[in-house]
Amino acid sequence: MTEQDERQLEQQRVTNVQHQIVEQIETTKDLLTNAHDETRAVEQNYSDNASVNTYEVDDAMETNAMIEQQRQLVRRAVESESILRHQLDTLNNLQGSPYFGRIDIKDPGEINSEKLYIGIASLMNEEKSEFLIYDWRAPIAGVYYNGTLGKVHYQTPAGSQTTELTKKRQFTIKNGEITNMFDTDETVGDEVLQAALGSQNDQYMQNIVATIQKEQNDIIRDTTSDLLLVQGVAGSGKTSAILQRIAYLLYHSRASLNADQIVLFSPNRLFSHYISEVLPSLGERNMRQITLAEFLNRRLEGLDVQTIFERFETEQSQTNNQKAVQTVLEGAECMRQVARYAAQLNIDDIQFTNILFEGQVFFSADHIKNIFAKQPTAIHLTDKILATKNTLIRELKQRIKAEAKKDWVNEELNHLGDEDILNLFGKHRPEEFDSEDDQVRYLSRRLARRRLRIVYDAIYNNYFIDFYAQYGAFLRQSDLTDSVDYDEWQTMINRYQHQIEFHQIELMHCAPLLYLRDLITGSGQNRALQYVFIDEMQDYSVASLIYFKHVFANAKFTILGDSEQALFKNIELPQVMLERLSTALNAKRPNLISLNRSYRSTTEITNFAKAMLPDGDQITAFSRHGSRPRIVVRYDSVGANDALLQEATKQADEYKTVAILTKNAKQANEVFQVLHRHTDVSLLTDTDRTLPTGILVLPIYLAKGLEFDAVICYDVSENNYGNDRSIGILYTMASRAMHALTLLSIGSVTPYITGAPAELLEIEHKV
Ligand SMILES: Nc1ncnc2c1ncn2[C@@H]1O[C@H](COP(=O)(O)OP(=O)(O)OP(=O)(O)O)[C@@H](O)[C@H]1O
Repeated sequence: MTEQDERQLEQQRVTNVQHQIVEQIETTKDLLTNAHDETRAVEQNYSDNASVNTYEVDDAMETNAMIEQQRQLVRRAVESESILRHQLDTLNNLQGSPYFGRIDIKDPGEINSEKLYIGIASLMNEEKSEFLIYDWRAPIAGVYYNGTLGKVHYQTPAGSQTTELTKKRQFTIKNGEITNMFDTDETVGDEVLQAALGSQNDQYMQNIVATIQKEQNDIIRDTTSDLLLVQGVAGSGKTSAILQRIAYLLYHSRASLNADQIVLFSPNRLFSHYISEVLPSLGERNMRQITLAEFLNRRLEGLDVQTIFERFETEQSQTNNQKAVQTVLEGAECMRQVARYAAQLNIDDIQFTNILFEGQVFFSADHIKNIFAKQPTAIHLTDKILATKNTLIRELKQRIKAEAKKDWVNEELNHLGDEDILNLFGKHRPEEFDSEDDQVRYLSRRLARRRLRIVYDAIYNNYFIDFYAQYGAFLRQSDLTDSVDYDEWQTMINRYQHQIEFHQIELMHCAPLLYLRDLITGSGQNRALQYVFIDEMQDYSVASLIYFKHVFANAKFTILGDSEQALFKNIELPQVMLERLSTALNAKRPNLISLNRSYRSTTEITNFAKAMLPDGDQITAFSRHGSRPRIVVRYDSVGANDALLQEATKQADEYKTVAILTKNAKQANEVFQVLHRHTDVSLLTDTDRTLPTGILVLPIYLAKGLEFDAVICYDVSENNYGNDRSIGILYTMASRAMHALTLLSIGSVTPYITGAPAELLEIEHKV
């Protein structure tokens, strides 16, 4: 058969599948309309019945049974409606581009090959007799991503299977038409990848399902590791691979895993927005996403927690002694000491504190300490705390009884309107009480309880121990000081205490403090979560990862990062970092995968970016060509501003998104002030949640994980990037660019750039 005949046959098949999809969409829509009407009807029925008056006890019982039955009907109707809705979404996702791959396999003993088509979801014909499309996550589809022709193995729930791969074909199908099709023996041919990379839409990240690479596939399909560490160079598809991995896990464990049991720690809100479309485009629900700041703020309510960004800004002026103290607090040894301290804590060391009510001592610290002291010595600290809490709650109940007899209660009752009174009865009804006296007694107690609720909350939340003081005590007794300057350590403690008074806390204290609090109270753990993903791990301290491990005790961890992009630390060798994490997190089945090929940027940009790194040789550029990065040097700010404006507008004519990246928020603001008078430009700050197109100005730490058509790195002078921490920042900035990179220097260029071979850059000087 000629190539043309083949193509015609394939096109006929695509057209046929398209027809079937359209038909199934129609049928599903009808079913959905019916299901929706059904849901409305049962819901209406339910609400009619639920509002029936239930004065008589017998009536009430009968009504309750009926309501329960109706409630189940509603639940079932809602469920079938949502299944249909999901089906419709899937069909819509398939329409236009129903599949991207075909594999022909011949099982042992068979004479003929079987053709399987691979797409983002499975599809059967209307009769349910044949699979028209196989889901890319089906066990057999692994062959498409992993295998070269010949004998291949693939994993199924029943174990490893063997088959023979006789053909692998790739398609690009747009609006039901095959625009490209060829057979290959590679994992996924570079030709398709080239096309995919050239046409990225950068407001949202795209899924990479049609072009997943072999080593990315290993990340995606790993279901056994409890700690999967992915060390990948910039633009190597770490984020893409983990999003595909989440979709894979949701499919693989669909009976036992749902999207709410997966959490992704993302570097910032812009990033969350940027990746928000990937899972829906694969027909899955998004996992939970949280930034470190959000996580900490929830756990340290009432405190103003330093953000990674604020820390980055202050770190630029830190002394070596301060850095050393910070490194100690953020290390594994500090967390070990916290655990030891909590385990050995004796009663006189515990920082009990008064529980106040309306400015008065309600339970004194001494009283609480006495209760604690009466607990059996043999029981665990957390159980003693729990027993103390229970005693306090019992005492509170007594106090409520007494309080209910006080004058204020009576007075307040007399002033309540009818509706307030009814509310106060709660789930009871006035007629349930034998006498009016009983009613008043009940209402008085409710009122007293309501007023003292705040005391209950304080007991419940362990506010009778001052954990800030406790952590301060930990710091004072610690021998972590061996490796740091003693005076600096004392200064740090004083600063900590001073800041706590003003309800502030530095990031470096959060993990050890929270860990200490959780270990003492036995609370704070979330055992329901099954998977934790951490992107940009180089921005997290080991202490915070250890704390996450404590909090999400049952979860498997996937941690990804690029040690070269460390904005806050000196660059650390990947192996060293990986070993450190493996031990710190006590992993039983760790797995390390490295990604060295960079897909985001053109060859020219990647080659320049890697030349700045001491060990950049390991990075392979993907072969997609563009112009060389340009360095523009100006010797005064007027010239620099002119050049910046010119460069930004020129790039904006050609590209959708041009990002001017600066070292910090202050510089971003300065650049914005200069530019906004002359052209449309958006300044992004850490409160932004959506990514506009056009010319953007943002500090590099907000651009983490993002990519732009064109990037202009602002002021890469020696003055601005003089120390060796600059490498990570410069590398991260350069590697955000997909197609064009410009470096603007005001004065002499930093040696980290001039150190790169001159032929990698185009240089433009103007004195
Ligand atoms: N297999 C692939 N097929 C198509 N595109 C890919 C593939 N792998 C990566 N890409 C593209 O390369 C770019 C970089 O990917 P991604 O953002 O996932 O990399 P990363 O390793 O997380 O980067 P960084 O660490 O620099 O933030 C994205 O545009 C992504 O779509």
